[in-house]
Amino acid sequence: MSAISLRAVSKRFRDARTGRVEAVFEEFSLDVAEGELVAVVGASGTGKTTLLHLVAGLERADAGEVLVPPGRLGVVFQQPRLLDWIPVRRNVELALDAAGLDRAAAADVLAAVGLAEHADSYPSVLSGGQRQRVAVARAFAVEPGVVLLDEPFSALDELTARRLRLLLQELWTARPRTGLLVTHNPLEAALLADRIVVLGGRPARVVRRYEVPAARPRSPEDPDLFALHGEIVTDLTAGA
Ligand SMILES: Nc1ncnc2c1ncn2[C@@H]1O[C@H](COP(=O)(O)OP(=O)(O)OP(=O)(O)O)[C@@H](O)[C@H]1O
Repeated sequence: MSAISLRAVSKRFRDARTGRVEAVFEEFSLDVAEGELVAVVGASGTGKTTLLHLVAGLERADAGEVLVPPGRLGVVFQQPRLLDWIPVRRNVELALDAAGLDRAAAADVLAAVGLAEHADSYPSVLSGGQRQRVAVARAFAVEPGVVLLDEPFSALDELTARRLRLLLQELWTARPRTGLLVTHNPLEAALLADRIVVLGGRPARVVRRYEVPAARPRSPEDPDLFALHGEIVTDLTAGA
């Protein structure tokens, strides 16, 4: 059964420069099964973020249906989007408050992302990687049915991004979710996803689909993942 389903979705925007209306999606369909993490890869401007916004309810489709299971949504953006004037723990507690959950869960989830010692720090004293860990903790704290990740690690240096990808893999194993990951990074997609869809063209369509058969936990050094990465890069450079 699909947990997330886009059925014949169309989304059009008016180009501010030319004034023309352009369809980013036209009768576009995509399904994510319950408990599955699907990565969406594609060149800049293909519509990856728009797709995530449609699922998050931040954008409305002009036609078609976007079905998302009822329940809480956890979202991780490229930037951590923390409130700098309140401690880390409070940032997570605010999400718990909004979800009507016990604040006590903040300590557990901060420990799970390796930030137990920083719970009383203010976000501004943390490194970029630590700040993004808080963002991940906040998304998982509310026990979301669906997690949406929009380029979650692309603002970080490669070593930090790599650590956070492995952390996300651990979290996902301990707390499995249904998820959609938008990324420019084919290796990130191969490491984390069950399935990868490559978007291309305008209106965007799925130009390739991959299953990622590798067992978990996966390693970024796994040659099979590297080979998959190579195939996706070929799709992208072929003008996908
Ligand atoms: N609110 C908006 N108004 C007008 N055009 C928009 C709006 N949002 C997105 N677009 C257009 O839709 C297209 C897809 O944008 P989107 O941000 O979804 O692509 P993307 O694949 O996420 O790109 P990137 O990888 O660069 O973030 C772009 O041409 C963009 O200009």
